[in-house]
Amino acid sequence: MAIVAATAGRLGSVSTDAALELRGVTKMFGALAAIGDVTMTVRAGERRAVLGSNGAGKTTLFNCITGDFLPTSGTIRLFGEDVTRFPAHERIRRGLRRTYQISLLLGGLTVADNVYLACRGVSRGRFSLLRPRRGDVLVARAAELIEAVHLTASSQTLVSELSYGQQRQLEIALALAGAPRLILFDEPAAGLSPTERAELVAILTGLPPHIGFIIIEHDMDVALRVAESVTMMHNGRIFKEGTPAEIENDPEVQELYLGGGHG
Ligand SMILES: Nc1ncnc2c1ncn2[C@@H]1O[C@H](COP(=O)(O)OP(=O)(O)OP(=O)(O)O)[C@@H](O)[C@H]1O
Repeated sequence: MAIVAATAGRLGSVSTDAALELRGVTKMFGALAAIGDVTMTVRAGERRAVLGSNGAGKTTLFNCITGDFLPTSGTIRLFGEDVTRFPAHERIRRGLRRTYQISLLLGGLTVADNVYLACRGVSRGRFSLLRPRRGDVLVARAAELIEAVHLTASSQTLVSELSYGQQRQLEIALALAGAPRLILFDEPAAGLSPTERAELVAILTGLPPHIGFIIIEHDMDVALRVAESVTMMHNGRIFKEGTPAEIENDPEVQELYLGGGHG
């Protein structure tokens, strides 16, 4: 597998401030530790891949970070603040976003309308009906986000008429609404053609440098191209951390994951 860490050169320029700090995070379902004693730090602006075979605990990890699940024990800090017990919307307010494996798009609206509504939903003026100047700002902002995900030519297309790959691109635009500082991408390449995967890689590597992300991705080629660091999970625990090159060349990782047909 020929993999190039396209973003590796950014490592030196990334801020050392922590965007996310997990300390001893465990989530039990009955007797099962879906994740156990997970400790990890993601710096502001960092792009991290979380890899692991089915059932490794990746989605549970995301759910704990977003506030969809409360951890059974451990602490979660977001941009220096302890958010362990905060509801999801309080984490969104602090700049956390997430995409899902399932689509949450409004199929009967255009691309532009979907992104505009997302911008409006996170803007402070959302309860004010008469704010035309504010509205203009949001229209312009929506156009910027549509451009960032390479959908400008489809701006007036109904979402239901977009290809599957374009719908996934639109989901990224929705995650960019507001002022995200850390985005969790849940298998964004799932179901995409090779051409659409290349487009996805270009979009993710082209995001503004202050926006960090964590990506769960079964497609190793995509994950290792867009990430500058990798956390490998196994049975709910962190198994390895390293650069894409270190992970790709690690014999234990190859034995456990790459050689096991999970990629
Ligand atoms: N709501 C739940 N109730 C009970 N068990 C759960 C729940 N969610 C996850 N689990 C279990 O926790 C473990 C980790 O699941 P999780 O979905 O986090 O793994 P994953 O790495 O995201 O897997 P996949 O790649 O298949 O999405 C699995 O054994 C799963 O069955």
